[in-house]
Amino acid sequence: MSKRRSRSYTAVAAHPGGPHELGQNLLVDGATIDTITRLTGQAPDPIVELCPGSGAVTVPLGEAGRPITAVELDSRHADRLEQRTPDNVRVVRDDVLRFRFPRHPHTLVGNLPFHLTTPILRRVLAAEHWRTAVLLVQWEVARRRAGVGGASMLTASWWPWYEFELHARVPARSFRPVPSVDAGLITIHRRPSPLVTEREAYQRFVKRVFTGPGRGLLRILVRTGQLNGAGAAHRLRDRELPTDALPKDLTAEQWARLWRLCSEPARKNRRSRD
Ligand SMILES: C[S@@+](CC[C@H](N)C(=O)[O-])C[C@H]1O[C@@H](n2cnc3c(N)ncnc32)[C@H](O)[C@@H]1O
Repeated sequence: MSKRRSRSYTAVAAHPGGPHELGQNLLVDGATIDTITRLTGQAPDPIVELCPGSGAVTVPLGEAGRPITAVELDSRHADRLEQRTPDNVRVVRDDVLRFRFPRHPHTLVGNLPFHLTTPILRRVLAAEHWRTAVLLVQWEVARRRAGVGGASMLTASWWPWYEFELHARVPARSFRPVPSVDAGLITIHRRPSPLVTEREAYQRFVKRVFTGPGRGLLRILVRTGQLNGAGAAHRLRDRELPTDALPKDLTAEQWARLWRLCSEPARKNRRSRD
């Protein structure tokens, strides 16, 4: 069946970079493709696939008949994808770093080009309408995002709004060409009720704590002026927060509790002014 070419977004005729510049490590492992398809299929929403390539994941996903928008920069891949997929798949020739995410609930899926993982994740986390994301990223990034062996600043900054889960390590041999590192499959679920309400202030706070001088939570908080030294250790222990932990070792709930503790004076001041 022939499909109409979708040019509703900026069309990219041909990308000057070759497969290497575009991070075109295509997935060839059937078991991983099945897992991605299953995880993506669990939510009922329409699907947005980032970086679909020539359709390793899009083709099996498309068989279920759900609407899929597939955003691919390389016009050769996009052409091929259009030929291989049914009408419920709309291929958009665009850069995922510029693509406007839909303003209705949707599920995200993508085997991301390794060199763009962090900028894509930053965009994804700041986008508002998706509910579940199923993403294949470098192994180290997957571990840090899911908080395994220590969470990154990016994860801590977004944890009150999202739950991150690591599903599997995907060996480099599952891709063609074979990349230099393994990948990891993660899911991100938007929390129905965020653990924190003040996003910008909370994220500034996380950055100050992560980049602050000293070792151990208590020292960092006091030296960066987030907590008054007198009785600070007591107040942390009162809320079951470990005084000697490193920022990377805190859980989502601990970050939320820490934020409440450190923002209490500002809140009280706000209330007394009102
Ligand atoms: C790692 S491959 C994944 C392909 C396919 N999903 C698979 O698993 O076989 C990454 C894909 O992203 C595309 N890509 C790279 N940069 C992009 C960008 N900025 N916007 C959209 N697609 C991009 C590449 O052309 C390539 O097809």
